[in-house]
Amino acid sequence: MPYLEVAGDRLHYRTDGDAAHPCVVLSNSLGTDLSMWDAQAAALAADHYVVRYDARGHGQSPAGSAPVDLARLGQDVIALLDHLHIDRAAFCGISMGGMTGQWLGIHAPQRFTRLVLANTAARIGSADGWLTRAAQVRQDGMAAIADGAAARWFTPAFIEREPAIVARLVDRLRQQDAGGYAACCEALAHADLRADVASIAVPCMIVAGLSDPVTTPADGAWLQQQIPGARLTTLPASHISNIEAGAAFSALLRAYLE
Ligand SMILES: O=C(O)CC1=CCC(=O)O1
Repeated sequence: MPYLEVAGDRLHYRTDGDAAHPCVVLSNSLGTDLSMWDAQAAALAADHYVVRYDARGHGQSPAGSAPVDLARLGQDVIALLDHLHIDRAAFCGISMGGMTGQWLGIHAPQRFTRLVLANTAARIGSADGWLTRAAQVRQDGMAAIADGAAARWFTPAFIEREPAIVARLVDRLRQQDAGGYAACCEALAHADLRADVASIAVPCMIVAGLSDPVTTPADGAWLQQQIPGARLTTLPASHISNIEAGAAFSALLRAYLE
């Protein structure tokens, strides 16, 4: 699996498909890793160069020693594009990955052809909530929050229907490095793009999960109203909609990238 060095740290990534095809970068949510995109990578790789990476502090990408902020998460994507000699790409990020996408649309619009901002918001949760969660995992490890994850990520119906898929994601969360997870909670505590998203001039599709309790359909609608020309699509899913409504998500993404 390839890595690149960025800001003195290691970023783990994976590519699928032919580098001659249009590139799409996929960015994971808090507590997951690049494997969350397996279905979308499989659906896109015949005619796209699919680049996915473990967000800093996740999977095989360590958080590094410096505090993590949204700018660092965004600059990691630019470093990855530079490393792969890709001038412009489409970007699809979910939740924290969707916030990274907003940052990129604000600060590096020339590098992106389209943004797909899934299950995200310009401000997710509250600073207090994120700092409490960071302190909890730093003190007690990932087990302290892993048990509650499924209910934040999926609808009860999906949890009942697909226990193996849910268990795999929650197991990965349990194995996640607590320091890396906490560093990204701290980044989210300070991330607030509400005053800036109206400046995004990259074509955008916002995807909201109709049953998402974390980044609600109202959050998605607000983003759509703020970002000029953005379109909003909803899926019958909770927060991790690319897994809960995987086929519909992949079809949407394919259609939007055409
Ligand atoms: O709290 C969660 O696990 C859901 C979530 C919030 C931001 C993110 O990326 O995932």
